[in-house]
Amino acid sequence: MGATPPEEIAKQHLAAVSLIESHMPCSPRINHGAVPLYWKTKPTCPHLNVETCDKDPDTASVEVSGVAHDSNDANPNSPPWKYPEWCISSLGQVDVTSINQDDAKPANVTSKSIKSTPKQFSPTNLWDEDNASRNNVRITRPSHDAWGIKKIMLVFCDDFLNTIYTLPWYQTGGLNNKTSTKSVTIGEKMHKAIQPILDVLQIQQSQMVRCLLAALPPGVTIPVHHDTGEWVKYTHRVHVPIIVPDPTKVLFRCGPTEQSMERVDCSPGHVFEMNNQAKHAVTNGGEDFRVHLILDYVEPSFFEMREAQNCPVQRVNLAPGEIITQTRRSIDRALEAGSRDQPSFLILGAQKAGTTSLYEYMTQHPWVVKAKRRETHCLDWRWNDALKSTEDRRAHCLEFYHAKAMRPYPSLRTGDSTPSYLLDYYRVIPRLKECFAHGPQLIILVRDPIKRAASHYAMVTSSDGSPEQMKARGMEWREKSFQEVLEQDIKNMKEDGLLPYWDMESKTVNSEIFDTFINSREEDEAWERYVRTRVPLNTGSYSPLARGMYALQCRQWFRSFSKDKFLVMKLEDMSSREKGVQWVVNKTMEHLGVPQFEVPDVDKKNAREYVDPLEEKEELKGWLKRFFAPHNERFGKMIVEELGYDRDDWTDLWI
Ligand SMILES: Nc1ncnc2c1ncn2[C@@H]1O[C@H](COP(=O)(O)OS(=O)(=O)O)[C@@H](OP(=O)(O)O)[C@H]1O
Repeated sequence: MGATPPEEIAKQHLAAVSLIESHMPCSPRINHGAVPLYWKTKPTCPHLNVETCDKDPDTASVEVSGVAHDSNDANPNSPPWKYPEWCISSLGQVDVTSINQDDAKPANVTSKSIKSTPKQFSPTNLWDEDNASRNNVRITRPSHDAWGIKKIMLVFCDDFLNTIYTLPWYQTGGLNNKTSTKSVTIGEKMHKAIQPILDVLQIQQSQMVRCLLAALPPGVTIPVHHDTGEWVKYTHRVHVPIIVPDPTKVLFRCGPTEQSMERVDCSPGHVFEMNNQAKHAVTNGGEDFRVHLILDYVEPSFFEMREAQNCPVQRVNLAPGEIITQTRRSIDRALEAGSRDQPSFLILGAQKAGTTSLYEYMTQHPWVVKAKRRETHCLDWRWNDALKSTEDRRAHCLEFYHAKAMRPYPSLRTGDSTPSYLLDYYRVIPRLKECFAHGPQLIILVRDPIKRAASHYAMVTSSDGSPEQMKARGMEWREKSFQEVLEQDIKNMKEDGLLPYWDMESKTVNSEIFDTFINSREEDEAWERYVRTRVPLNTGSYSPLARGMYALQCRQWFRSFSKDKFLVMKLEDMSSREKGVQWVVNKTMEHLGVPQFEVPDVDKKNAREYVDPLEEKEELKGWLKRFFAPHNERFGKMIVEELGYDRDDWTDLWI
């Protein structure tokens, strides 16, 4: 909920009170069934004008669970194009007296108990925050707390629905509270009281991801807002009024726009679902607290989807009094502090293959925290040779991340993107193994090696950037043409014995020699010779061709870490119509085991305007193509055979 200015809230409160006084009618109870989740994937109508929303036959498609639904699809199950004309569905009526009647007292939910602010700790009053802190778990909700809303939390989840926490007062079996006189726990009573609601909804307990009793103080208005976050897209929000001393004094409204919000009948026991991504507001104009049971549930397919995304939903029973640490989007158990070693991931390269973009996209996820600098280089030129013990070296490397501050939040990840690591394997791999023995996830992006080289040349010879950046890029290529720097690299590789199959005169590959030479010991030795002698530590102006020989670079990495550590993708996927940035980021989140999210900013990063150095250079283009063709083929084959990736995606690369 965004922060609405106090004057605006006061204004809305007055308007709401006058609607209550004018006896604004409740809309009729109509059972539309569950709110379709595709109505929740897009924010509420942006124009605050229901006319526009309803009449615009928007051709845009909406996406649920990764499946695009086209508005023109003839399938009757396809969502309609227009914004929903209803946001409330009355699902039934249940008897809620077993939650609030004194004789059953499962939660001791009486208005009196909420209102009383006990001077002493009250073990029988579940609204008593002190009691909740000791015998349940106190989960703060900054917006609720600001409104003075009291609550009894039963089931909760983080904003990404990664973990569902069952709180002690909803656990069954075993004694989980000190108020239980017979052997029936609060949890068992709560289950019994809530089951009829689940029966109306026709859902299983296991589908419930949040459940709480919320008491809204008298005279309070929660202003018009709509809920946001990934969880909203996958959940059905259900309200059941439990204690409403005078329903005519409560104004609960919901609708596609602020102007079109309809009033909901808040008589006790009315089970209704609301689209919480639509606009809604509530005013308690009565003189007593108003208690609702608020429940969010997911559809069974949600759990399957998360399994498929390598991010299965976790279920945790919290212990009484357990400490929870929260950030805006994450929830962690204090007892798990420090359980995640950082960094969680490293983008290894390749240089000029979209590494900056990927890093920026990833770190828009609320659980992925940027390192202190994007390219830490802590394993290459910022490595400190003076440090002799592993402990000191690790501590030095960790200085480049916010690892210490992240200790209480093991659900968060951090990492960096240092694209020189891919080529500089012989220095980086042993250091990585020594300092980050827990094994970060490794990400490699590749790009058409000819375009990669052109982008590399454009960067090194460009005159934009700070003096520090210019120095880091190196000055060596400034006086040289693209062709000259490429020829120099070929010459270096030839001298090091790496290209016995390349004829310098005809500029062609002898495929027979290529086939016998690749993957031989001689090739390994020649490659090592080249990387050790031709790859300087702190300048960008080297290896314009070698950096595009992906198989040779990846081979060293694949030999050193288990294959499941790697995610390899193409820059071209980011701009392809079928895949695109969101696809690339989804894959990356899957690799990290982090719930997927919609990337807000998908703009290209680190893009540069430059004249293509291959423009009108047909001969140069020709030999570059001949040079890279067998390397690309070799690389694609390796990715298919060693990582098991889809052959169709990795055959005929960059032809
Ligand atoms: N989303 C998307 N789609 C297509 N292309 C993209 C995208 N994001 C980045 N890019 C291009 O990637 C190039 C920059 O790569 P890096 O960030 O890895 O460069 S660096 O090594 O960090 O300097 C740079 O290429 P050039 O513009 O040719 O230089 C970017 O334009």
